[in-house]
Amino acid sequence: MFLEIQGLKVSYRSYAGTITVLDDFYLNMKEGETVAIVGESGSGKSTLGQAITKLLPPSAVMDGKIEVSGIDISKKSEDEMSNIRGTTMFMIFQNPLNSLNPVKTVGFQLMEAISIRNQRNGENMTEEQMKNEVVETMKVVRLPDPERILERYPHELSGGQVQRVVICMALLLKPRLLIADEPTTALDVTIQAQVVNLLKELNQTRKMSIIFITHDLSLAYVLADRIVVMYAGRIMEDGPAEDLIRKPLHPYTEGLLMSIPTNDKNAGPLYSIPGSPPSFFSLPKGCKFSPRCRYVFGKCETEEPRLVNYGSSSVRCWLRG
Ligand SMILES: Nc1ncnc2c1ncn2[C@@H]1O[C@H](COP(=O)(O)OP(=O)(O)OP(=O)(O)O)[C@@H](O)[C@H]1O
Repeated sequence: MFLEIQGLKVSYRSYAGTITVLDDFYLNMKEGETVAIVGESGSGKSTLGQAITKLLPPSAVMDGKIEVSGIDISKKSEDEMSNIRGTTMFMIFQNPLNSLNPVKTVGFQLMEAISIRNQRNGENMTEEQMKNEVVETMKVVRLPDPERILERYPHELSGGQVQRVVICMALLLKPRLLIADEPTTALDVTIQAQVVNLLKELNQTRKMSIIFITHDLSLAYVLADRIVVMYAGRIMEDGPAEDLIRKPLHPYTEGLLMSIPTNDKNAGPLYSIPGSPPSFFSLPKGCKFSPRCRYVFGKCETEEPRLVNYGSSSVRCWLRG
């Protein structure tokens, strides 16, 4: 397996107490696979990305095993991790400006990315060859007028341009795993579609494995081979994208699907899942989704179901045994 996560648990300590925002999390990913992690705000998606890249804040306590390409990241020092982060994996943050240095020009940072790759792979490129590749890659991500953008500082670019610069950086580094945390939230809809198509292309042409973190189930479906639906820090359902959309196994997935607007004029009012996600300070006792579930029955409120295999999917729901 290319990425193996077993029994991952992450808690944050604060003056108000400790909250466990990821619990009993398992994920196996093959090289070249695209997995979307879907969930509402606060379900623990970004925490997962930060745990994989070992970028959790000091207040976080992590337990469980994460192996990327056979490397157990818990055993790696910060120096080793910063090397792994630029090579084996790369994370695009929710705010792409966080991935760039505000006091260095875009050109400097993209040239730095390609020289890191050169060093890693023992490539012997001249300055001119590197510059040409940077400019070509900027065209791939459809950044207009590369020469002008190379001289700019990140804050001088639009949100869409910053996001493309970060994706361009990922392309130049050629990591084996790209973790993209809501990379399209700050973008308008047409640009969103372009970025998603670009990621799809990268996955297909460069065999780059992608973890795509989003709250948008439709975007997840467009991009991913597999979708993992999270709720209150737990996996509720994990399955092939097509199966999960056509035949959802978990009532939460079903609710998310029913909440997507359709263009059917005869459709009734748009459904929304009643209630709101629980606070991590007072999680319900049994199934964490039970207070909002339309199929809830006795056991759901007292005992938390385990994630069990169900055909080629897995699901955490008493309805599925
Ligand atoms: N550094 C931190 N200290 C304490 N609590 C935190 C910290 N970072 C995140 N949390 C809490 O952990 C929970 C999960 O947050 P996380 O950002 O992983 O969720 P998310 O699904 O990515 O949400 P969003 O889509 O809004 O970013 C939230 O309740 C959040 O308030």
